[in-house]
Amino acid sequence: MATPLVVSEVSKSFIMHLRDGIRLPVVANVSFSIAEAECVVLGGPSGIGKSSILKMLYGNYAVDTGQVLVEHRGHVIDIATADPRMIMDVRRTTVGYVSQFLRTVPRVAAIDVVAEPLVVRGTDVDAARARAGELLERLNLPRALWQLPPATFSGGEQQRVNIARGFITDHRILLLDEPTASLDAANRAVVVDMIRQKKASGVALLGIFHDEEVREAVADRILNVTAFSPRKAAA
Ligand SMILES: Nc1ncnc2c1ncn2[C@@H]1O[C@H](COP(=O)(O)OP(=O)(O)OP(=O)(O)O)[C@@H](O)[C@H]1O
Repeated sequence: MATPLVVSEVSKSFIMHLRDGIRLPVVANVSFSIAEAECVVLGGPSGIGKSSILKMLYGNYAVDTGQVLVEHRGHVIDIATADPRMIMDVRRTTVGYVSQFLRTVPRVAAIDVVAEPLVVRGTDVDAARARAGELLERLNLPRALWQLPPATFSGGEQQRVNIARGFITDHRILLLDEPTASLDAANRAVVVDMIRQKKASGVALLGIFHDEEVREAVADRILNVTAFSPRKAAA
């Protein structure tokens, strides 16, 4: 499969079990693909289903119908039907995800939070820390914070640790859920550069960016999720 990510006819409803099983259709017939070295941005108003699409692609939300095809270790895998162990393996090597918030681990230093994805993949700890340091430096995280656990960091500092952790690996597909939401202009510009660098190395990126400047700077294509809204189709 030459295209790293193909989404075909994906539909999703939420069933509200505590509300008499009310069914809330969120998206229907979502179809698109992302090429190597392409950055696609999901657009459309709040609540239209952008995050839900990203979460389905990462295997966090179940897919009701349709396929999410990724090339993983030379095989085409359908995330929609893959078993949890396969999804974990896909996350380790093929599909990365950078969310808006860092899930802090108690007592682990920021530098090790960033280095961990490389260590898990077998990189030597010192080499992984060195790479983590380069990223934290680039993202202007003060050195004095590197050895501290990020639990007490500011929102923007935590977000930069999170970005460094998400960008340290070489996943072929990277999902970005508002990674720049709490950053100042200088650090947003760093992240834009980092995204461009990923693109240049062939990574396929799919992101949500509410900041218009960032969106314009990184997007090759904006996909308006309104087109996949069942509510709109019914209106
Ligand atoms: N786990 C869930 N359970 C029930 N409903 C949900 C769940 N997650 C999302 N929804 C609903 O699905 C719809 C789409 O939400 P989603 O977060 O995907 O939108 P969005 O386009 O990313 O919005 P925003 O731009 O405000 O972040 C919303 O109506 C939301 O309430």
